[in-house]
Amino acid sequence: MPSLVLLRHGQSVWNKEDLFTGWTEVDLSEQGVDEARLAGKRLAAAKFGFDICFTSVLKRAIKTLHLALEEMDLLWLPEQKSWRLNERHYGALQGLNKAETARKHSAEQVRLWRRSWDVPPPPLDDDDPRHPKHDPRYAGLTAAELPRTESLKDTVARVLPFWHETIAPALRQDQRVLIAAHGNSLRGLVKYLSDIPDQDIPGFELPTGQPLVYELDAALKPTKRYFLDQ
Ligand SMILES: O=C(O)[C@@H](CO)OP(=O)(O)O
Repeated sequence: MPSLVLLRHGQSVWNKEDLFTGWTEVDLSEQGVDEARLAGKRLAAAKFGFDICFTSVLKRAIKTLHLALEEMDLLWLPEQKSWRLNERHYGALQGLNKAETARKHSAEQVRLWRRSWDVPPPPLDDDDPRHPKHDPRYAGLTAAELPRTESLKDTVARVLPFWHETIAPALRQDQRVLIAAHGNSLRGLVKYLSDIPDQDIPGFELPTGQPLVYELDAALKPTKRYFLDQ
């Protein structure tokens, strides 16, 4: 049966400082490094094997993947990076403190920006230096693909083509898949795989560094989903 494990990166420096991160390139904190290593140890202890890995183009996810693979002695595995697995783009909120933003705009407004299905945060201006068009790693994207902000719904819309075109075919070939990515890109994937209704997705949280295991049937429908937490 196809086997899939989703791993949110370990705590980042900006998670620790409670800053909106999105597509900002930030490193793992010391705790994040430990969480990533522990995830690999748990997967190894539970005898998980993998044939192929996928990650984003952001170093907190890439490093998490590598630290976990190192613990499993699987650093040699093939891996593919895609911007489509990036964190949800947080628009003009990127770099702001979450608690301060709630004080300024109300807790309810921030809850909507953070967890609603289809309310995007305020967009970046076109000439904002944080706009992804300035970053060479996104040079191959069309203007329409470059986000200035994203709701969770927008995030799912750009994750799913990569799922359908690249990850699902690997699973259908019986490859055991590990995806190291981000809180919201993975929440979006979980919503799709587990068919979680729009109104229920705000209640689903993915802790940092905790592997989420999917057992899938031949049609890639989930038969079981659980966190590997010991
Ligand atoms: O800041 C972010 O990019 C994300 C993930 O850390 O935050 P949140 O959980 O608030 O969506």
